[in-house]
Amino acid sequence: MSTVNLSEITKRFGDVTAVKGLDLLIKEGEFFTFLGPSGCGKTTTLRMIAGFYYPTEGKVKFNDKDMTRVAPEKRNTGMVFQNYALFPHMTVFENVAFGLKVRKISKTEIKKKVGDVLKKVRLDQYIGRQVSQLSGGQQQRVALARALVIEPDILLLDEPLSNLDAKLREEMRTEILRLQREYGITTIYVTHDQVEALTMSDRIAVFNIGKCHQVGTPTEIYNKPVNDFVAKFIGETNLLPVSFKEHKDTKSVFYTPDMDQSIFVHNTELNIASYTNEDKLYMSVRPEAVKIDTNKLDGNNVFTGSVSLVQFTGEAVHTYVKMNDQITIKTTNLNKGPSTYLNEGTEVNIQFPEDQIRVIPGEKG
Ligand SMILES: Nc1ncnc2c1ncn2[C@@H]1O[C@H](COP(=O)(O)OP(=O)(O)OP(=O)(O)O)[C@@H](O)[C@H]1O
Repeated sequence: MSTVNLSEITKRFGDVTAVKGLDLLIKEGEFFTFLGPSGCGKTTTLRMIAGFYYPTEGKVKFNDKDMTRVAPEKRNTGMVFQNYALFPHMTVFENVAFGLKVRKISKTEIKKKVGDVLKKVRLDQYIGRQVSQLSGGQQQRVALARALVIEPDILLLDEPLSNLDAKLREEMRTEILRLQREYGITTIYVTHDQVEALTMSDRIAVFNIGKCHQVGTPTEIYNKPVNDFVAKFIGETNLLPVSFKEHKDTKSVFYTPDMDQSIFVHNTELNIASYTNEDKLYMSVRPEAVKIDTNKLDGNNVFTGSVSLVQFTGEAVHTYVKMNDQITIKTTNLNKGPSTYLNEGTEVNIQFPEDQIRVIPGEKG
């Protein structure tokens, strides 16, 4: 097991800066996820940890050991690739044994280690099968077994589930987590899928355009996004530009030009003094936090609109409420049966609860 410490990492490919000034400390035994849209620098960062790329600037350390320019085979990391990178015409045994043969381990020991790891990934009965004759999920398990068999200090997973269908993806999420907990291995997982990141990780780093915007536990990232990019990328949110008006006891008042209304926010954590008029500010309120009712609602932040769309997903019902020509607010409620569904065109009241609004700055380049 090992910690991974990245300090002031920058990676340039010619004119393209793939990663800019990245600092990260990944703890021993942690399941840590790099999350972000395509091209944001997740894979480049993972490859610098694996040693396939060297950083242009900055340091990579495992525990206290400087690994910045150490060759990949000398790092003791196990990597699982998006396309598995297996040898299709070799058997499961041969694929998993490959890394051990390179390390010149005795035949008896190889047999034992491969047998053990295949039991762990529940593939022992397929040991002699050619990889090309396995399903996608089984191939993914072979790739995992091959990474784990060398007993790596760090497990690196690059979008390992993106080629699987939705049901199998969910199954493999649980499987990967089970193995990670059993081995207690420091794991870095790359994905652009927020549900995967939220359900699997101890902590998540959210990337955009070569920069890491926030590091935190899934609940911190979801409940307290640091800016508009993180709020939009993780889950769904209603985001409206606002400007600061005044403080009132434990409340702050903002103004939203899009709705031409004042918005009361309870105990905003935003340090207003550090923002100028040029800085963009937004109020973010999650759809599940918005109250919706055909009856009158008491308190601040109550607005009227009309239902423009109802989407049924099985467990939840999303009701979109048109406030004016520019603004539609999304609300989400658990499915409480057909009598609670609203018809399009119904006049409703919605409320943004004061303690569920987060005022956040716009992303800075
Ligand atoms: N070998 C390379 N040569 C030149 N540019 C590269 C190279 N590898 C990555 N880049 C560029 O660096 C940026 C970050 O790429 P990276 O693959 O790290 O992103 P990513 O977040 O992993 O995206 P994806 O999810 O699509 O794999 C992109 O603009 C990409 O085009």
